[in-house]
Amino acid sequence: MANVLRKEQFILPEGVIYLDGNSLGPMPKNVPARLSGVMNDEWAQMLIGGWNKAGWMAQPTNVGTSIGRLIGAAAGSVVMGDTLSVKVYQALAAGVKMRPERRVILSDKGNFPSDLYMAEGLVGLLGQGYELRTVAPEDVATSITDEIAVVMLTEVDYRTGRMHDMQALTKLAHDAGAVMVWDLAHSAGAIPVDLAASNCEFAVGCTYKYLNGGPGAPAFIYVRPDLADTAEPALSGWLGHANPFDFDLHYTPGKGIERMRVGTPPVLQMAALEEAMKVWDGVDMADVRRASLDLQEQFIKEVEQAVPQLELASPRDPQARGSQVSFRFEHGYAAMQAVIDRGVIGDFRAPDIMRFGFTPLYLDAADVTAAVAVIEDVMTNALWDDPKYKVRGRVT
Ligand SMILES: Cc1ncc(COP(=O)(O)O)c(C=O)c1O
Ligand SMILES: Nc1c(O)cccc1C(=O)C[C@H](N)C(=O)O
Repeated sequence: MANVLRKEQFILPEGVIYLDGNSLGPMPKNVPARLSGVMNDEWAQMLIGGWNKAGWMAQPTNVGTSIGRLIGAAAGSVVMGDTLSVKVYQALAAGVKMRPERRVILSDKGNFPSDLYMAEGLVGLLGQGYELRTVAPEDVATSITDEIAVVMLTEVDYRTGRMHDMQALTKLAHDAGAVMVWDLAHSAGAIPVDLAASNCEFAVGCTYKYLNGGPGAPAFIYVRPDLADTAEPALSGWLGHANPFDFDLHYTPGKGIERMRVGTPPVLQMAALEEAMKVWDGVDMADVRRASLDLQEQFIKEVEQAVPQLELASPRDPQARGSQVSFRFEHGYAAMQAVIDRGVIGDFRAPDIMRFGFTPLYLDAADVTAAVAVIEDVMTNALWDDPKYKVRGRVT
């Protein structure tokens, strides 16, 4: 097993153990110099010429290809842009168009709310009996019927880390004649993903979590290569047009994955992400997975030994878990604030989930032990039981 630890490539503040890279990854050290270069050498000096000379226009597909390597997507089948919520909408809309005789989008009640909101917005717009149907995560498999146009699932549950079986559910969707959309927000850079093997039609994901692209980093969308020239883009912006600079009055979708572009790419954010992707050079996701599970198993064992009042909310079976571990505690919000105050950064998800992300590129076994010592101190000495930790002021 190759060692994937490369802490020296990240900026990690002194005295902090960062267990929240599943929400916002830390900054790779090489990013500021790259951004400074893009600003001072490209934007400042090249002005509008940067679109051609600095290759800004080609970034969305170039960066998409570097992400594709981590998620089993062929070069040229992934493009960057917009936010994940927008990419969810795009994938869903294109999927629904592929099954015009069907009216139901199926998802699960554990899905990230924005995915469900986007689906609600889409079915509201479509009218004509379109419906978003949500079921318990464990009931998804038996709910895939021949009424379903699109199955939309997030592979790794944002609260508990519970994983759906991508290959099996995609097959069930296809057997029932449905289109499959996977949200890889908590998968890309966290666990091995093989989109090509899954055969799903669409996948989307964000890049500010495990891919360390920075706050507001652009999202990605994958379209199965055999569909890329026929998928209909509902968000028909000019940069998805076949010839944007012809300024035609009518939309003609671009070639292949290019049609999933919408408008002007966020060049600075894209440059930060492109630079951040370099920390993955030579990294094999199978090694990341093994290292992540080692850290998670150590964490669960040490927490359960030290703090029996915390109840594991994540699957105990490591193979059923993504790259995070969550514990339930009635006063989880206050407890997490007390833990953060002592330098261990995790987060809280209502109603009672204390969530910790494991990112073996910059976390090791000593970090886990040190984090557990802080959690033990907070819990055994009830340090959370302090009015200052009970005011629900944080946005994250
Ligand atoms: C599974 C999932 N889907 C969608 C989103 C929303 O992403 P964005 O804010 O980039 O639109 C998130 C995270 O915020 C997420 O975890
Ligand atoms: N995207 C976020 C943001 O803009 C602010 C705060 C948090 C986020 C997140 O990504 C939350 C994350 N999707 C989650 O799993 O809870």
